[in-house]
Amino acid sequence: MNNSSHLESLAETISAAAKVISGYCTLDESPHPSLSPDAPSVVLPHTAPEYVRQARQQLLSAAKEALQVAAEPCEYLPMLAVQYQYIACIKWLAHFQVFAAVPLTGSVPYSQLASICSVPERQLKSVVRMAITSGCLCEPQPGEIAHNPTSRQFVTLPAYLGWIRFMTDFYMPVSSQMAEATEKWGESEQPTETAVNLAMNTPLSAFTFITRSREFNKLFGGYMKGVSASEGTAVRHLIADYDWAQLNQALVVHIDGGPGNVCVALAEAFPRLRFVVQDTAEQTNQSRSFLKSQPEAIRSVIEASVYDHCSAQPIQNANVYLLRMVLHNHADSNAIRILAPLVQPLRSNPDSRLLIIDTVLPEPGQVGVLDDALQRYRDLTMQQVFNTKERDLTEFQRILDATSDGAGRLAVQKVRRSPGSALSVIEVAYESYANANGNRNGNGAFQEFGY
Ligand SMILES: C[S@@+](CC[C@H](N)C(=O)[O-])C[C@H]1O[C@@H](n2cnc3c(N)ncnc32)[C@H](O)[C@@H]1O
Repeated sequence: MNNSSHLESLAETISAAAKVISGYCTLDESPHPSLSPDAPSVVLPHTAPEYVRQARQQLLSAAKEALQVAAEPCEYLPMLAVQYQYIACIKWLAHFQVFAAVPLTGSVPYSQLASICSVPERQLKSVVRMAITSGCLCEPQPGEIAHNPTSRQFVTLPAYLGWIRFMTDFYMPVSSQMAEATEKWGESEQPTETAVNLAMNTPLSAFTFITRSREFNKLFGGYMKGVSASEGTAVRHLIADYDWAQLNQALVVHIDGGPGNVCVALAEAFPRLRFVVQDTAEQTNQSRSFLKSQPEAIRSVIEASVYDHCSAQPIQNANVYLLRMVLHNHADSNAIRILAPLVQPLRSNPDSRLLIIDTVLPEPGQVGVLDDALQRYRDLTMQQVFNTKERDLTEFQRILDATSDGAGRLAVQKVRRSPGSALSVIEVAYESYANANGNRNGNGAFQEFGY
């Protein structure tokens, strides 16, 4: 395929997807997507049908790729420079509380905004006009600044400000030390030999460094709240990506599941399920207080208990074991130690399942470029901060295989990911070698949906 036809095919994808989205908005009598001040806070509600949400994902990736195909090679670096300036601008705007000073409705002149925020008007204008080109804030008439849906979220969901601070004050300096860390420590899996050690000038692991630093601990708390509020890790994807309804009165064990918010969401959606949230002693205390604040119907079906994830699993008869956003925190050797205690319960109950909910890195070309980039940024972050990684399916199957008890193994049955979710649900069961029909490489038994 030559480049011109590829560009045309990308443009056709964009056009077809835009028609699907517009058609849905017209039928639903909801506003069409826009960045204007009065646009709603979401482009599509999460109740929109899956094919419409998929069309939006296709449009985003095709538009990004079209931009790359149409750009001259010599435009690559200036376009890259735009990206780091965007981050610098968002940091500046958050630092001087500009988002909070712009009225939620209507607009404010630059001069007035500069005086409220005590910043030089010329600098404010440069920063805001650059941020506008990223899709954040708008200038409905020359000289007047107003919120749009993107900037408004930094006021209505203040947790996102924590995310901005943690990104600019921690992740940015850390990522800029990636080459130096590789130079110094190569392929180390040690948590104390990372870009964090160089960027923050500390001998501690990132986890200990953040916990001991008053400033970063506070920022990290804000960042985590922002991440939990974001679409990519919303618990509703876990509800959609597994057939919970068929479980009826089943027992679900959430390993490393504190404070219990995931089980609360599942209990609200499926009142007949029962849950145990396992975590460290300290986190379990916090989980118990969190659960006390829940209505009786919810707290009566969820129990919190202390469990070290590498020791023998005390609950052998659960129908589902959940490991959500856990394995990516651990290098292979530790991840295998966390999986090993699940072999016995899954072997003794062939219907029971382990659900691993984590990023699954796509094969090159398997998903659109935007989706691909969003998954790979998570992988790089894990490497730079913890010397761990996100895994592709072959890597997941490799650590599952390493727990084999000789008679069988933990094998991937299915993988599912809703449009917009950053996390896949990998369904795992014990498969005896005698019944495995020769499918011992783990690559034929599953299907991946979504984007
Ligand atoms: C990234 S969080 C997991 C997120 C959570 N599963 C969810 O779905 O939102 C990691 C969790 O692992 C717990 N943890 C850390 N070390 C542990 C251990 N040795 N045994 C059990 N839990 C542990 C932490 O207390 C924390 O709650």
